[in-house]
Amino acid sequence: MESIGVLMTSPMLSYLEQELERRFKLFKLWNYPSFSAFAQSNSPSILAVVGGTTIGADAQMIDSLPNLEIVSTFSVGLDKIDLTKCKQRGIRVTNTPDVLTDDVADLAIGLALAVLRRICEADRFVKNGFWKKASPELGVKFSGKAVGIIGLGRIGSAIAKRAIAFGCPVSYNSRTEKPETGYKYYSNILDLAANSEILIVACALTKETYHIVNRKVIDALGPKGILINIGRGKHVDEPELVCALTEGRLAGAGLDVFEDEPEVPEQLFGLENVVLLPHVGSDTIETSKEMAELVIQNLEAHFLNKPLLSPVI
Ligand SMILES: O=CC(=O)O
Repeated sequence: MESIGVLMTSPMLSYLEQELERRFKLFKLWNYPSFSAFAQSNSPSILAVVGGTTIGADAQMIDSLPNLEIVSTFSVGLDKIDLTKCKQRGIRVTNTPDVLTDDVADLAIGLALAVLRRICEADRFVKNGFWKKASPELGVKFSGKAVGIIGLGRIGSAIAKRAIAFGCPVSYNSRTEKPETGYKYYSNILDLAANSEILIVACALTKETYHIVNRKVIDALGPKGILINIGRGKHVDEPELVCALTEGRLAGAGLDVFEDEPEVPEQLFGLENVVLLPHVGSDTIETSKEMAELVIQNLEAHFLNKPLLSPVI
């Protein structure tokens, strides 16, 4: 397989880079001034693209790679891949589901706890020596709060399971009702928000879920509500969120993702009721390695004409 050209779109994990380098002819897009500069001399060699959450495989990339056979993304999210184009061209697509579910669900709960119990603020309080002179602010209880989940797929369900363990009543909105779960279903996102104290975004980013959390949803969640986003930044109308947080129309937010990563609205930096993370939902040593293995095994299976491990297309 050493002669098969694989294009990695951005630095993701050095283990993945090394393993791809050992098996394939690896091209690293970030070593070229632009995609067009790369494509000009290398496009016919590329049979596979390994994308991620920053750069996937858009229409321009796919169109420029005449021999592309497979896109294997180092992510569960598929929003950076032009799936329609891949289907039209007969290009296979794989992602990394399941292996990251626990980590992302853990982080959603971690963010809720961090916002409500003021964990980051309290940490700074101790480290800055304020404990000797003052008392920290009181936090807000998490156990028992009404948790609303947007998207009850693998990750949403794992969050629900964890929330139930904290004694939180769980309700959800998703494309279809899942009566077997026993959680309360709201077909209308505004009703879900109005009946939740903590609203967690855990759905896939599609045309339908773009800005699913808009001003109306934020207002329905209300001034005591907390928004947690471990999905994609584009699920939330970010300027509206910033506005609601600065005006006190929302009590707080825990955000792992942003509309224009790594750009984060600076108005959020000074807010103690907001916890900001650099898109690290699945970033644990264990899970990153499992994701890398899945990317590699999918590529190997494809080039050996074996069934793909986690096919999307
Ligand atoms: O955001 C992370 C992923 O899609 O895997």
